[in-house]
Amino acid sequence: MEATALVKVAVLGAGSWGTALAALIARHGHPTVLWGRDEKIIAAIDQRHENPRYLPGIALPGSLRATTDLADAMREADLVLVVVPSHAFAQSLRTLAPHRPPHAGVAWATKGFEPGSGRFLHEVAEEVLGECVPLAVVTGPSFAKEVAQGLPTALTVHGCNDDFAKLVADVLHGPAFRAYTGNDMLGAELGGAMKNVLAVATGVADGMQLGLNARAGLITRGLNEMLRLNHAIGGKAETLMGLAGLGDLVLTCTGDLSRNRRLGLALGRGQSIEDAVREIGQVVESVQTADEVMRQAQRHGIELPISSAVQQVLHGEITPAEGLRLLLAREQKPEYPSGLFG
Ligand SMILES: NC(=O)C1=CN([C@@H]2O[C@H](COP(=O)(O)OP(=O)(O)OC[C@H]3O[C@@H](n4cnc5c(N)ncnc54)[C@H](OP(=O)(O)O)[C@@H]3O)[C@@H](O)[C@H]2O)C=CC1
Ligand SMILES: O=C(CO)COP(=O)(O)O
Repeated sequence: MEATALVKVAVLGAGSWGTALAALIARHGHPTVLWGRDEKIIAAIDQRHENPRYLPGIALPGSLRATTDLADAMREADLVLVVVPSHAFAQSLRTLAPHRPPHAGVAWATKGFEPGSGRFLHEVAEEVLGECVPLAVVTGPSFAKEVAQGLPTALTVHGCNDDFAKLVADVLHGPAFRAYTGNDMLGAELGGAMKNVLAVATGVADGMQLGLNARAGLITRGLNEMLRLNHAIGGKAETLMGLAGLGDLVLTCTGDLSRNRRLGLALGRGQSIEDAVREIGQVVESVQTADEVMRQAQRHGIELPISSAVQQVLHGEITPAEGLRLLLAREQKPEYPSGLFG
């Protein structure tokens, strides 16, 4: 087997996912520095090898360095991996840009769109960093806690530059971690964003105790919504049938580690969105992503009934029970009126 050369990696964002990915890469022997803005958390990672806020009780590798100094984290980096929430993505890129070594490509594991504009994150990255910087998105079914615990995981890296996507996949790939590659950033980003909205829908249904049939129906019709919007924006269908789409949809719609599913569960049980988000205490991307998915759908003239119901429930415009009634009252029709994307 060909050995991967050592790659110096700067991971930006010390939440659960940034910490888990930094730990994975450091365990693979690559010199890895994790940047975060919270001095206490960063000191604990650097000195005690634990992230007490986001991954309590999980031992991080001693070789993983952590710092609050962005210039220090990025010095001589070959690869920059951005793992901040989508609302902080554009600003984080602007802040990192002056520190990026000229040869270093930029990848991200953020899921969502730019809030307000609905732009895809690779569009934001191209605008902020310029078109010559190699870019890639890391996505797929991957709960941070399980990755940090070393449990087997598969995900995918999509980039417009094959060599860079392969480099990112190589540092992630290891004995318990399979990293695939692809070149469809549109489809990969759409899948990672939309599954969060659909996870709220299945969470709501489970919170209302609507049963396993309802959950399977929502997942399948949710996949259909993903495929139709993906087709309209020019993504590849196979991306959505793989890890970036179906894989992550199934994980997030069924796994209670999902914050988006847990938000749905709470709403379905009658809790308010404010209380639910506060209790979860971590990033819940669907809250903003639902608006941006519907913005994309309107732009392309596509109807997405489940995503639309989630958006309305999240805004308090309808109750979960009203959302259910709306979906069940829809006109009967063929499952595929005009092919897989119709
Ligand atoms: N957790 C998971 O299993 C997975 C998450 N993702 C995606 O990764 C992204 C990050 O999520 P995740 O790590 O889980 O979130 P967490 O809630 O675990 O952590 C959020 C992190 O982002 C930091 N942060 C928040 N706002 C800013 C800002 N304005 N500038 C810089 N840093 C900021 C927080 O810092 P502070 O503590 O100082 O507030 C914290 O370190 C999301 O897009 C998520 O969808 C993707 C796959 C798996
Ligand atoms: O993206 C994830 C798993 O792939 C994490 O999902 P949540 O953000 O819903 O926890």
